[in-house]
Amino acid sequence: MTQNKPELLVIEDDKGLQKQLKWSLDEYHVVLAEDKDTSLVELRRFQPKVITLDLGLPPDPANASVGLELLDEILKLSPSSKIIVVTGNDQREVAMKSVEMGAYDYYQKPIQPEELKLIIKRAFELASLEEESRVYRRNENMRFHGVVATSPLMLSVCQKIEKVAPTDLNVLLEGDSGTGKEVLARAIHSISPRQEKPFVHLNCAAIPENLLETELFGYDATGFSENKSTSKGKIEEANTGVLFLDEVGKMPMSVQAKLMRVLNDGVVARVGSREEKKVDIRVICSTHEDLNQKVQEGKFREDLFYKLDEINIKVPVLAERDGDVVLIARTLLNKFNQQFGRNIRGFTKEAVQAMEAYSWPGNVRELENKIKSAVVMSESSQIGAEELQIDESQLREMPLNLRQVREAAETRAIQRAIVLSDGNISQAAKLLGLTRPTLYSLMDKYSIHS
Ligand SMILES: Nc1ncnc2c1ncn2[C@@H]1O[C@H](COP(=O)(O)OP(=O)(O)OP(=O)(O)O)[C@@H](O)[C@H]1O
Repeated sequence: MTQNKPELLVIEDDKGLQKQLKWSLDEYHVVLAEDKDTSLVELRRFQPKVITLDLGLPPDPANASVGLELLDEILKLSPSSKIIVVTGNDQREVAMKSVEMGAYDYYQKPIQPEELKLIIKRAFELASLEEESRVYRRNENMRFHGVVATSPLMLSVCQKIEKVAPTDLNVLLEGDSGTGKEVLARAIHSISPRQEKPFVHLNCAAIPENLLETELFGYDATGFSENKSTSKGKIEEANTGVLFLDEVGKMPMSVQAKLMRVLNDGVVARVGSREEKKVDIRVICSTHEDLNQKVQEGKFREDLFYKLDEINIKVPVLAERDGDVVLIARTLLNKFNQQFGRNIRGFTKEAVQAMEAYSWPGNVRELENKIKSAVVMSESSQIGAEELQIDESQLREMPLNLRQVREAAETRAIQRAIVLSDGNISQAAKLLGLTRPTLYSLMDKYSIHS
């Protein structure tokens, strides 16, 4: 099967040498080209990791000028390919020049197949190492300050965050539980001018109503009680930084009124004290409820709602984020492999299909739990569908409109191919059985970014 062999582009004008090379390099899928034009066509088609380039090319094989011109073009078109220049044994200067231009190595004729094979093998190893580090960097880019995302929906959330982070506006993050609101709040903090200042988190739903007030504003019992204790509240702790109020919809009306004063006047008074301290905080809130609705029902102060909702960001559920499930799953797999000292290499095809078809009612938190448990429990080198314990009754229904079905399927397949080939469009096109231009036009049509 030639497809599984690494592709090697051999640019050679001499028919005898072509035969010899093809025969001796049989562990590679050798693609032959004998002049400049064919070489450029094959280069665009295969983007081979390694190329051998005999500089003696037509129309003037005795002279290296066409070969050097081609070398220059290849370096521009495919800078990551490793080029081994082949020269006559009296052309050392030309060989040195080509290395100076950017060729990986040179080899002087007559060709000794075993020696050349060794150089080619080393070139492939280096190309793979460099590719791994590029993939790593690309994955890092998809990790926007802790937010792993590739779907158009989440990328637009990340863009919004990049825009609002440098301002001092308050932000309200709305979205279902486990969609990553806290991760986004931390991302805002980490790229805002307050990044070196505190990020203080308070979950309004996790604290009994009567304690929330002291938790937030602190208390000072020195004036009226035997117990002379005092305590800083979260607002003072967050001074000069960011206060993240999780589940803000659960805040009682009395506490809402006090918070409104802090935000309007920039001062806080501890419970039990009249002394006011100046504070400067940026507030980021999150909620899974419809706060606007709560305002209509009189359960949330309208003035506070507008104060907190200076910027509104809706966080989509995981099931709507095409391409994110598999990407986040792979990131989590790496994380848990490290955490639990495992070495699981990936997911089976069935596992990927199951993850994509599942509706993820618990969003990223549920995905995280499933991957964690699969990493701990798995006995094999890949995680299978059954190890993810996906509830089959929660598989999503397909729409009946054929155009919708086709477009959704195409979008998913393209996003999946891009994720599986780590953003390499040529590879993704190959996986999909498309040409690169066709893939690009489909990506345009569905607004998919690599
Ligand atoms: N895009 C993401 N990339 C990587 N991890 C994520 C992402 N989104 C969420 N997570 C992880 O999923 C878990 C849940 O996220 P988070 O706590 O931010 O959700 P939430 O919307 O604030 O949930 P809740 O409303 O229940 O508090 C966390 O462990 C978080 O690290």
